[in-house]
Amino acid sequence: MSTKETSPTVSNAPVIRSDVPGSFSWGVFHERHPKLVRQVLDALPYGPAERAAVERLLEESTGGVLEPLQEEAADVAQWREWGAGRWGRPWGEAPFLWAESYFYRRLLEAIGYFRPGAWRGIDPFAPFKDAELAGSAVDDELAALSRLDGLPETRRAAALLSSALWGNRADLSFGITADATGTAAADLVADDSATLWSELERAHGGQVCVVADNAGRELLPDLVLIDHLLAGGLAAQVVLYVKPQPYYVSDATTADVLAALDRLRTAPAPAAGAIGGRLWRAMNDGALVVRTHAFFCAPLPFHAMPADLRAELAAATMTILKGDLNYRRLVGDRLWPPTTPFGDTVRHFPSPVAALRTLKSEVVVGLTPATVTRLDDTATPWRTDGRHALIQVAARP
Ligand SMILES: O=P(O)(O)OC[C@@]1(O)O[C@H](CO)[C@@H](O)[C@@H]1O
Repeated sequence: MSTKETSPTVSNAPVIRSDVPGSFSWGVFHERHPKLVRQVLDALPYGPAERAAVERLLEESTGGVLEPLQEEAADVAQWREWGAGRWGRPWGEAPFLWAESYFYRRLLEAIGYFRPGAWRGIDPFAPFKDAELAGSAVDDELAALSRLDGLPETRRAAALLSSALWGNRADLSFGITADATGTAAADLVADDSATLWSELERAHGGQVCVVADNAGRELLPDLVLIDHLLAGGLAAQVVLYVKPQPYYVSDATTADVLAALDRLRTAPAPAAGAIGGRLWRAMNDGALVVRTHAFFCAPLPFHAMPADLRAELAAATMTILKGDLNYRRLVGDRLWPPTTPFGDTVRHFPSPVAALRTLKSEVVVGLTPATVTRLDDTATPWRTDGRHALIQVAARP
C-alpha cells in the first residue's frame, strides 16, 4: 500500500505537533501515556522482556528520538516509508497524529503482539474493553432501549443518533437521550443531524459505511443505530469498518464487534436481544458487513488514503465517521480557524460524509463565530474536555 500525502483543497493551517510543553498534545505524551503504560502493565502479567520494552518506549517517546520498528511484521516496510526523514529526530517534531499513531504501533511491538510466541495477537487493551462491556452500566443502558420503542419514529431516530454521538463520551446512555430533546443540545457545538437524516432519506436503500471508533459503550449504540438504518430501509447494506489491530486503547476490532453483538443478543432486555438477533442475521445475509483496512491504523490524514480504500468508500451513499481520532484524520490535524467551513476540509473524501464526534483534541472546524465566542467565554478547555460534541455533514454536491 503506497500512500503519498496530497495537500487538502484549502490553504493549509499549521500541522499540530506535540513539542510545546504544556500544550494538550504535549500532555498526551508526557502525562496520559505514562498513566496508560502503568495501566497496561498492571492489567496483564507481561514478563520482564515485555515490561522493559514498554518502559523503553515510554522513555524514548518522552525524551528521545524516533527509532524504527525493531521486529519483522507485515507493515514494517510501510512504516519505514512513512518514517523516511523522521528517524533520529525528536518525537515532538513529528506531526502529533503521526507520533501518537506510531506510539501505539510501537506499544504493540513492545508487548509482543506481532512476535511469534505466547503474546502474539493478545490485545493489550482487552482488560479495559472487557470490564467496560461487562459493567452494570451497560445492563442499564440496554434495558433503557425498550423505552425507545414507545417513542415516535423521529424521536427514536434522534435518540439513537444522539446515543451513538455521545457514546464517545459513554455517559449519555439510551435512557438519558430518550428523555432529552434528542441531543444534549447545550453541549452540541454544531448540529447537522437534520441534513444527515435528509441525505440518508434521499439515498434511501443505498450502502452506508460506518467507520467505528471505540469498542464497548460506544460500539453498542453504533450497532443499534446500524440496526435502525437497516430495519428502516435507510440502508440496504451497512459496511462497518473497524481497526485491523488494537489501537488508541479503545478502538474497536472485529473481536470487539463480536463481543458487543453477543452482549446485545444475550441481554435480558427483549428490545436489546431483538436488535442483537437482527444484526446477527444481517451479518449472515450480508446486509451488515464488517470490514477493515490497514490504512485505519496509518499515521496519516484520510486525504492520503490509498486507491483501494478510496474506491470502497466511493460506493457509499454516506460514510459516517465516529469519534475524535477519525475527525482529526478527516479534516486534517491542523490548527484550522474554528470557523473554517467543514466542507472545505473534507472535499477530498470519496463519498458524502458525516462526523459524529465528541471534542477531545484541539482541532475543530465548521463552527459559527457566535459559537466560538460563546465557548471561549466559558474559559474552559472546550476543545479537549470531551464535554462538547458535533454532528457535521458534507452532502454530495
Ligand atoms: O477517537 P477517540 O477515541 O474519540 O479519541 C482519541 C483521542 O481523542 O484520544 C487522545 C487523547 O487522549 C487524542 O489524542 C485522540 O484523538
